[in-house]
Amino acid sequence: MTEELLRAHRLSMRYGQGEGLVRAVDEVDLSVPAGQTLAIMGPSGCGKSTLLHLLGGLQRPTAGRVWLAGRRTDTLGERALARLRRSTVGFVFQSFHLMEELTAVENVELAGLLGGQSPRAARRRARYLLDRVGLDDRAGHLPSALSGGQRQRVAVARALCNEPLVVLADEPTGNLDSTATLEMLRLFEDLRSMGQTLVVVTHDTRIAAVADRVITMRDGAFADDSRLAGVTSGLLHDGWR
Ligand SMILES: Nc1ncnc2c1ncn2[C@@H]1O[C@H](COP(=O)(O)OP(=O)(O)OP(=O)(O)O)[C@@H](O)[C@H]1O
Repeated sequence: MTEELLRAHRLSMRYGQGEGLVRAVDEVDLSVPAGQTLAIMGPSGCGKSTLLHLLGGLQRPTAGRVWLAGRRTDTLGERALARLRRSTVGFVFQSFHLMEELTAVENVELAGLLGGQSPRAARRRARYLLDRVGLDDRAGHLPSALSGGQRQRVAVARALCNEPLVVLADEPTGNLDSTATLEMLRLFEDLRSMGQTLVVVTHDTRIAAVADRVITMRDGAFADDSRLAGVTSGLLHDGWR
């Protein structure tokens, strides 16, 4: 049986109350098996980012349960949750979130150091991953000297630094031009073929088109959940490890 990496049961996130109550995520049930590439789509404000944050343990739900790599996270203490997040999840954000005063390789390396790698191992892995995302010649550059697409590739390398079980990406191409978006698309296809579990919130139908499964949200709930038959990768490949 395929391992279940993410699970949500009647997961809810509400903001405000009374007239101002917003059901950002409304009793969502979800199971994401290892190796699946899941795209979450839907109109602005339907709850995609909130759901991603709840799944990755960046936010606590107001109701319901969530499991990450078999561990329930909605009841986990802050420190244990931070540790679990660091060892199991790689995040990629629309606005990159790189440290501006660190070079590309240092940005990736820092994630490894925080994840408990030795300085040597973290540097080696950072260089390897920058090479894999096609940025070996930019390793010593500060983010300010990189294009948006290059910054996002650094962010993907950083997300992979601790060999996460799942990569969660929140509109990773939202700030990119079409050439950089296509590069990111190729990168995600590559990750998918390596069996990397990936959940991507996106408005871009090209990204969604390479996913195994596409969920469309509306008003905090799932309006459509389509699994594209026969394309689930499920391959476990050590090419990126
Ligand atoms: N901190 C907050 N306080 C109050 N309401 C919030 C908060 N964060 C999000 N919301 C509301 O929750 C709903 C879902 O927001 P969310 O950002 O998850 O949507 P989204 O689908 O990711 O939107 P977009 O595609 O524009 O990024 C929206 O109505 C939003 O205004």
